[in-house]
Amino acid sequence: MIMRDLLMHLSSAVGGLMIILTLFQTHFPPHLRDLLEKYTSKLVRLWYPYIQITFPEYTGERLKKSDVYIAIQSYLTEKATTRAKKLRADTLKDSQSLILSIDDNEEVTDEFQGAKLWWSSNKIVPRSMSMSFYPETEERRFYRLTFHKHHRDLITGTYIKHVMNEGKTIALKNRQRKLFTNNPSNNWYGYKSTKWSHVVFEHPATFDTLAMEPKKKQEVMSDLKKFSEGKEYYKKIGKAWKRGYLLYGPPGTGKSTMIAAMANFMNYDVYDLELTTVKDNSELRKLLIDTSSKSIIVIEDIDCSLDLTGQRKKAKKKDDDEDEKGKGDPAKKMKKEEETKESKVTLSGLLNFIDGIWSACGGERIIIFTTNFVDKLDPALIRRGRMDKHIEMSYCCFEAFKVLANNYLDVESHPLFGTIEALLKETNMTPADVAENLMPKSITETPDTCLRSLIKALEEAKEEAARKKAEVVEEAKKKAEEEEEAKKKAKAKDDAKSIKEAKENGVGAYGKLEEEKENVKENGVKN
Ligand SMILES: Nc1ncnc2c1ncn2[C@@H]1O[C@H](COP(=O)(O)OP(=O)(O)OP(=O)(O)O)[C@@H](O)[C@H]1O
Repeated sequence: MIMRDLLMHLSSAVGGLMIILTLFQTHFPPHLRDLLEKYTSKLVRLWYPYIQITFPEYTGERLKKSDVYIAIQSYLTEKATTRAKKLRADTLKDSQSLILSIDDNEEVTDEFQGAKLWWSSNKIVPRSMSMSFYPETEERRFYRLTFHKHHRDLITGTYIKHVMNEGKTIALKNRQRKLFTNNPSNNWYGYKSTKWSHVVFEHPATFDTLAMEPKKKQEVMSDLKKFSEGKEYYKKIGKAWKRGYLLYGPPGTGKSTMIAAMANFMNYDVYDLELTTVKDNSELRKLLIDTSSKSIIVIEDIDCSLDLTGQRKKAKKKDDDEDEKGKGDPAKKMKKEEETKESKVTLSGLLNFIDGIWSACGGERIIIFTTNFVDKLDPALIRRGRMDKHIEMSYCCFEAFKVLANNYLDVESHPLFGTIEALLKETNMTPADVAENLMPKSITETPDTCLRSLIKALEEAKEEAARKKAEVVEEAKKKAEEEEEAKKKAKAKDDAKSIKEAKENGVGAYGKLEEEKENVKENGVKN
């Protein structure tokens, strides 16, 4: 009975409230309504112990999605998946996976250092819909964070920073990584101009599939990890957060594969810089400044890209000569200026960039040079500090072979491994060649046949190497004999020449002796 009365009172109260609300909405002028709402919320705030922060989806002119909103969206993805009842499925720009976020008017709770917080997703639909080419931008979405006023300092000081960092890390992990290549400078201007073109980076190489001596591999991985966690350290020592690697070794030893494995390990984009298409140092500077943080900048085959080794010295020598010869000659001066304009990227340009501007633009960046001929490079380019770590990619060792056998044949051990180990010690074969021999060529091939074909290839390579070595020895012997012969001939020639000279000059012991002989012959007496 009491319950029924209560319900009746409640329903009549709600009914009355509805009528008041309708009257209020229809008969009150909008400015009075806004005023009333303002004072009501002021009144509520007097006893309401919670603080709210809103994070709108768009900033400024609503052209750019707010980075903060994106970070929160990523941060809330995990919480939404496990806790929210209404979810929204979306793909973020550059993301490789589906993002699940909390749906409109849905709320999820979070906890941080003992404080409880509530996140809700909301949207405002404008009262009057205006005509627009972009109707979706009419809705204004925002996240709202609610927390008790006791936690004001904790939330505004630490928690929001934590959400941003976590969100950015999640977004970076989920993003679709890119492989950039530089465009020639005539593509840099005009409509849709870009310095770099990109494709999705989807190289499958990882450190697990990279064939390399395990200790060396571990060393590289630890170095990269230390670098990625070194933001504060680099700041403390006053150095730009960058690291240079030089990968060197014969073709087919896995330099490019290593770069892909590094990019996957670090979750970085890759900028493949083709130096031969870069007109000059100033273009190089513009290109490199246009790279983003968390990226690897690669210059492959640096020795072939440019005459980096000699250009600096040659240029200097040429400058000196020109200065000497053409002092004050306007024609020469003009020619020189023209040449300078046409000149390509120089070693000093590259060095200046590595040491100077790049350091100033900060950010988490790795630069990698690769070369097949490390001895050809100018020491200035690869000195420590510029190229912090030199990694030799060498011929296939047994440990590296085991990785390849596992990758290509799913074989971890086999009776033929012993033979292969012995042959690898005696032969230089690149991982690329080993991999090629291990790859089954038809469905009838088994691991056993593949391993046998590798053994055959190794034996052939060993014979070939022995033949080449014998040829080299023979060649060296022949050369030594020829040199000996040439020396002997030269000596005999020198001797004959000295005798002739002595005779002509009539001086010296020989001359005197010959004179005496003549006297004896003529006078029959010795002087
Ligand atoms: N160390 C390795 N681990 C795994 N696979 C490798 C390795 N080295 C070579 N390969 C295989 O050989 C192919 C060629 O190797 P890669 O291009 O990485 O060699 P490289 O040293 O960069 O050669 P180049 O100097 O000619 O550019 C790769 O696609 C890969 O399949």
